[in-house]
Amino acid sequence: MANGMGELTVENVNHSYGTGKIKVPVLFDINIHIAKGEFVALCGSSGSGKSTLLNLLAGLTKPEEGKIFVNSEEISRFNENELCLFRRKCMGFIFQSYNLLPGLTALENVELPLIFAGESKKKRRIRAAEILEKMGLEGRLDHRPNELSGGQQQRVSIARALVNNPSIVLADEPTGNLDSKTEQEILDLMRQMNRESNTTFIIVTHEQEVAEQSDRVIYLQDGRVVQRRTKPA
Ligand SMILES: Nc1ncnc2c1ncn2[C@@H]1O[C@H](COP(=O)(O)OP(=O)(O)OP(=O)(O)O)[C@@H](O)[C@H]1O
Repeated sequence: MANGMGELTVENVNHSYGTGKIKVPVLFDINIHIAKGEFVALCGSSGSGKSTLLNLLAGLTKPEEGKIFVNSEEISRFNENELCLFRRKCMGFIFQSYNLLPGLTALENVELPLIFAGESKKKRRIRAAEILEKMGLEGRLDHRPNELSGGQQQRVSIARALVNNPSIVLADEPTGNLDSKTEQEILDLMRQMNRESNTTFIIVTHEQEVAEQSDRVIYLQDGRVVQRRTKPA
């Protein structure tokens, strides 16, 4: 299976936790293809396997059976080192609890992926400031996370996820901690970035609004994909 940049394919994946007699099967016969630039919501009730699937796509968990292709690579065959490099280069992550480093400013938090990528200090500063400005945070560059609202912290974390121009962004309940107005602002921002850069977004969410405004919803129920809704044109 040859994928292009920004594409993901899950092929015949089954996954269980544990071993031997206490094995808990969690995902069954998952087959999914996500095209470059798609904005996809991954939905389903609690315990249906969403986070497990997201972790598999991120290469944080290896599937017990089956293959996962991201860009043109079969990441399910990668070792830890290859996965780490691949994630840094090709993926951005957004979390419900923002996961910003509390001792660093907004600018420094966004610079982190560029430090790992070996960018010079000058280039890092310019690029991080530029993307934070795009997120509407031009006056907040030197603020630490505890000096920012939840919505502002999530903007910083979106900037951090996108600063390296990843081909794919994986988000786990990115609006779960936000009020509905801020949720819409964050959703608009993610969609704007998705359109502008054609970055693929895969978002685990319980929020109906996020699902409704996605290109496609993949529903999981008891570890199986039960329905794929494509929005009418
Ligand atoms: N590390 C683990 N070891 C054993 N079982 C696990 C582990 N992680 C998850 N599970 C089980 O796998 C199933 C799927 O969990 P998962 O977290 O993927 O669901 P989810 O749809 O993301 O749920 P939620 O919406 O509540 O976050 C659950 O039954 C859970 O108890």
